[in-house]
Order: sequence, then structure tokens, then C-alpha cells
Amino acid sequence: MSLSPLSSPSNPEKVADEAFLRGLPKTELHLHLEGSLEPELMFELAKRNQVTLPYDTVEDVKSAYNFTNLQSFLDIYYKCADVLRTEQDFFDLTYAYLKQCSIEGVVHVEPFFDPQTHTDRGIDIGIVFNGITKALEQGREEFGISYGLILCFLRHLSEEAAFDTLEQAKPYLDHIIGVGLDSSELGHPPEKFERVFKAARDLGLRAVAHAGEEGPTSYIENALERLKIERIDHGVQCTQSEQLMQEIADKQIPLTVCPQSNIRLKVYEKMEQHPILELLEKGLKVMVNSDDPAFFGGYVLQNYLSLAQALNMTREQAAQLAYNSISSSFCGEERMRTMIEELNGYLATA
Ligand code: HPA
Ligand SMILES: [Zn+2]
Repeated sequence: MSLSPLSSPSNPEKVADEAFLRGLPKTELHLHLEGSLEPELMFELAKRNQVTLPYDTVEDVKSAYNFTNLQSFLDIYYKCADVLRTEQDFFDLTYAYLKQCSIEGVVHVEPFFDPQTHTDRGIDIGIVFNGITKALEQGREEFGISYGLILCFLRHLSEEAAFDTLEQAKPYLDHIIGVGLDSSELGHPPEKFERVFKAARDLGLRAVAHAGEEGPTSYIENALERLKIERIDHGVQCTQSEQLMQEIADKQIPLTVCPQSNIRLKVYEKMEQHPILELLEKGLKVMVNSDDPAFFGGYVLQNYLSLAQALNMTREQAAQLAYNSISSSFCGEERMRTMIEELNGYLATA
């Protein structure tokens, strides 16, 4: 597919400010819907569903969000998801996320959801699908945000459980664009899911996977070779291998990078150390995402802003990240052209 190249913004070397970043048309390709559950909504749903939370106040919840690594976050994240019970709950969760997108210049989303987190609690997969897809449809009508939904398998569970989930999802395949792989990375290498990814691809689904968030470069290589993924979620550990970085750059394989997530989960000590702009300058197709914004202190705009503040990200770099977010999406050729036109139109006036 040949796409229009990115236009240059006026004052390309200027550090990007909030107004510029907010107006920049962008997509979000790495967002866990369950990770957009704000403490306020969590309390509301706990009350609605008579679920007892291990926290008394919103402040208590926020002070528990003091993570040391991925697992310390996941332990809390799965507990919080227990308040999600009904179709209305999944609708409210998804709608709140899209509303936030609408005020941040996000024009297309490809969110993840984890059916096993819910089906393992006895909730029918249809309840999850229906609530999410009704909200995505409403978001498209109300805010003009297009979407593709991605079903993630939990990698700490078995291959058999992943196959079972794919089977349960079959009546709803029209509602999903692809499959992904998330949860505890270390000790659960991609090859554990080679066969279920093949089955999903044979059903016409696209494939992505978390790889190289905390895990070694071999996890990135195996996710590419054995799961045949089209995008790498996180992938920042590729910096450990010059050869792998070169391959990812040459093949223009997108990396859905999540800067604030990496700081909150202690992949890097501070944002000043984050490699995203170095990867961008080396020609890797990186972009900015929020991962689990309710837990990591900000949605996609805040992630862009943090890069401007900590790394002096220029308008030109921000525009390239937004362009990458659009050109890496699974939205289809026509929508992609429209979004790039919108981006170039914005840069001509911004
Ligand atoms: O950042 C993440 N990594 C792995 N699994 C996840 N599930 C939600 N967020 C994440
Ligand atoms: Zn993630």
C-alpha cells in the first residue's frame, strides 16, 4: 500500500506543547480495556454489583498503585477487574475510555480485552463482547472514532485454555480484528501459543503479541517467527540486540511502545532514560500508547506530553509518532488514507 508521506509541521524543531499534541490526529493500538478502569468507576461498579473491594477510598486505591514490576501490577489489575460483571459494566468501561479519546485527538483505537479474566469468574463471553462492541459502535457514531477489537490470550494460562477461549469467541468473530498475547511474560514464551495463533490466523484474524516488555530478545524473535505477529507490543528490549533492532527497522515492524507503563513498572527508572526517540531516530516504526492508563497515571496524550517534557520531543518527532500510529493500524486502506490526510491537514495549519 503506498501512503502519502508525512508533511512537515511548521517549527519542526520546537518542543511539542500540549495544544499541538492534543490536536494531532493519532490512534491508540496498545490499550487494555480492563486497564482503563478508573478507581471512581470501580467503586461505582462495586456498589452496583455488591462486590467488596479490598480498598475503602479512591485514595487507598491510588496508593496501592505503587508497582515494582509487571507481576506486582497484574496481581492488582486482575483483582480490580472483579467488579466487571454485566453487559452494562463492560459498556460503561469502554464508553468512558472512548470519551477520553475524543478529547485527546485519538481518531482510531484497537483496544485489547482479556476474556479469560471474566470467563474464569463464570461470566459468559457474550456479555463481555456485547457490552464492549455496543460501546465501540456508539463511540464511532458519537465521536467518529473508528475501531478494531483485539482478543488477548492470557499467557500465564495454558495453551488448552487459549484454544477454549478461541472456541468460545467463534460466534463473535465478526466483532474482532485480531488476537494478542498478554499477562506475565517471563516464563511464558511465545512458542507456548504457536498452535493457537496459527488457528486464529487461519480464521482470518490478525496477530500481535506482547514481547520484550520485560522478557529477553529471544521472546521478540520467537513472537515474530513462530506466532507470525504483525506488530510487537512493547518490544523495547530489542535495544539489547543491534541485529534485532536493525531487522525490526528494515522490515518496518511496528512497536506499540507505552512510555509511562515502562516507568511505572520499573522497566526504566525515569522517563529521561526511555529509548523511544532513539528508536525513532534509528528508523524503527515506534509509536506512543497508554497500556493501562487508569493504573499508570495517564492516557495517550499524557504519554506524549511526558516525552516532550523529559526528552524534549520535537513537533516533528511527535508528528512522526502519530503517523506511525496511523500507518501501523489494521483499519484498512481507505480509513488509513483519510486519517493521514487529516494528519497532514492538521500539520499544514498547526
Ligand atoms: O503491560 C502489560 N503487560 C502484560 N500484560 C498486561 N495486561 C495488561 N497490561 C499488561
Ligand atoms: Zn499491554
